[in-house]
Amino acid sequence: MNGSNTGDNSQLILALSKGRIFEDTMPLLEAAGIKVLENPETSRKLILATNDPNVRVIIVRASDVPTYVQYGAADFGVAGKDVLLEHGGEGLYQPIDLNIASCRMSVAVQAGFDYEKAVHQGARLRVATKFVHTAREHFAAKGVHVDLIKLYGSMELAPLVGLSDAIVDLVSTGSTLRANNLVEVEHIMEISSRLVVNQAALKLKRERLQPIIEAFERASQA
Ligand SMILES: Nc1ncnc2c1ncn2[C@@H]1O[C@H](COP(=O)(O)OP(=O)(O)OP(=O)(O)O)[C@@H](O)[C@H]1O
Ligand SMILES: O=P(O)(O)OC[C@H]1O[C@H](OP(=O)(O)OP(=O)(O)O)[C@H](O)[C@@H]1O
Repeated sequence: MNGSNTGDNSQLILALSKGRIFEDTMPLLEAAGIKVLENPETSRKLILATNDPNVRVIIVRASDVPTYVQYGAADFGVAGKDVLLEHGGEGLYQPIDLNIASCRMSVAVQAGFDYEKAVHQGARLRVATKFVHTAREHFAAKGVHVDLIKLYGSMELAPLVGLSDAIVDLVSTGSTLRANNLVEVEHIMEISSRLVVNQAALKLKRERLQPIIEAFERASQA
């Protein structure tokens, strides 16, 4: 199904995750004249009203945002490039980079681990990550053989307890790596969050969506 959530073309649903994406999206929504009336950090509600009776925000896991938008359960959403690369982007129109939740995706190892030697030796490198698709592509492009170990969080722990030789994870200040005696050995790509729009909704609800997309674009470039 690639339809939209309702037959009523005036109703819009925006999918956001709690935390940095919700917080960083609020000023963009306000630039479009939309104010969320509840705080997801204090409310247990998953559907939040806004000052516009035709716009509601749903709160989902960061990695689930593309799925809700792909199937039309949400008309649009905000998701990190990391999440979109893992999802594949099917059924999603990605009109703008919002320049929020910026960080980088990197390879890191325990301090003292000779990464260059390990990758040149040709032995299989054990890599723990949540981002298996991106990691597979990165190492394949370098011709490095890897055993990928899928994790859902706390990747930094994996090399410390011998689960992996390396991790592929997101880095911003570097303090999580430092706190766990890890060092960045390769920079894979810069990451930021994108606006994603359901392709069918873009056609059926263009009149409602277009001004919001334009306001987001102006505010994210300001
Ligand atoms: N330290 C960071 N600094 C800036 N942006 C980050 C950082 N860590 C992650 N991000 C970006 O913010 C997005 C949302 O991260 P968040 O921590 O809210 O979700 P998550 O816990 O990674 O996801 P999930 O709940 O699905 O496991 C990520 O997909 C990424 O694009
Ligand atoms: O370089 P730093 O500034 O330390 O940021 C990097 C950390 O940020 C992210 O975790 P997050 O804070 O989102 O925690 P979570 O994965 O538990 O959600 C990421 O997975 C790293 O662990």
